[in-house]
Amino acid sequence: MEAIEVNRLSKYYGKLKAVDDISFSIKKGEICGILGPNGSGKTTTIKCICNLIIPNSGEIKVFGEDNKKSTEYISALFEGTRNLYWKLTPRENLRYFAGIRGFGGKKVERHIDELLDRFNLSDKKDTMVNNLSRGMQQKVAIAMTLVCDTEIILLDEPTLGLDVQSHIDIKEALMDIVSSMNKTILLSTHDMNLVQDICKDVVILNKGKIVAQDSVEALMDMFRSMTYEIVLTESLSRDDEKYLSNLGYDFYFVNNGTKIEVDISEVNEIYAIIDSLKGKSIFIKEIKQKDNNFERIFLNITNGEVE
Ligand SMILES: Nc1ncnc2c1ncn2[C@@H]1O[C@H](COP(=O)(O)OP(=O)(O)OP(=O)(O)O)[C@@H](O)[C@H]1O
Repeated sequence: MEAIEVNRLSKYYGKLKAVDDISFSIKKGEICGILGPNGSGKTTTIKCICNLIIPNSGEIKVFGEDNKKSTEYISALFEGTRNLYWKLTPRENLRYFAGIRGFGGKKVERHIDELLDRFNLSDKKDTMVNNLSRGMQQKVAIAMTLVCDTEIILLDEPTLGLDVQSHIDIKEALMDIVSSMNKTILLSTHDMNLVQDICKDVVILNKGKIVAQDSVEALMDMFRSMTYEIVLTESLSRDDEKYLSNLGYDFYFVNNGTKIEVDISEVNEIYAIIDSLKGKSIFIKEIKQKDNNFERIFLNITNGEVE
């Protein structure tokens, strides 16, 4: 079942097409990344979905219903920790947030305790948020999107500006939510490692338009790197470099000529290259395929250099 369906959505600010005729959908229980360079329309899209912005055209459905009638299904986190009250404790923040959506009582108190425990915040539950570290504040802000137990969570840059440890903590907390709570999550981020680790699908925006939309796995496959690293036993001579350069491949000579990197389009080409090296008595110590990662794929797509 589709949890979110965005159909031909457009939002203009004056003449600027912040979101330009985009369509995508997310199935119940799935986590989808919405990615794109600065100003590509991610936040605007998320704000349209949770009805904070009225689009110029298009349609958004949440569990099959018009999103204006279905806001009770959605919790959202925008710009890090803005939804927090600094002079309240984590427990009071969560209680307040549940309260304004009409939830209260013993069941909610138990849920708050569970959430604080899940985010390793139990020993800080009565400390004013103002006195917590940035990572802890961020965790409270994410916990607030869970306290009403809505089916859909929209997270706009949940790891922005965090140090390495807080970043790991938040990533683990999100992975835990994904694996144990069966929520549908739309996550906007610039953090490609986070996307690679927790998202099933991604929508990539550029200048308000969708430039790629697929599963992370399919994109990784499509862009599987065909760059090989060949480590040599000795540095190449100038003559050898010249000879190799004339073979018609894209060679890069690195580490003072002791390593060659080459981009190939067919696996068979690597055998021809090995033969050519052998023919010149250039000996190979190690040969390996360079790792691909989602960051490189993202840059390829958003620069329009899709190979
Ligand atoms: N209230 C507004 N008034 C005018 N222009 C706006 C407004 N909000 C956003 N924009 C513009 O719309 C475009 C899309 O902005 P949006 O915040 O959706 O992008 P984003 O992908 O979330 O960017 P970032 O990664 O920097 O957060 C940008 O050019 C932005 O300047």
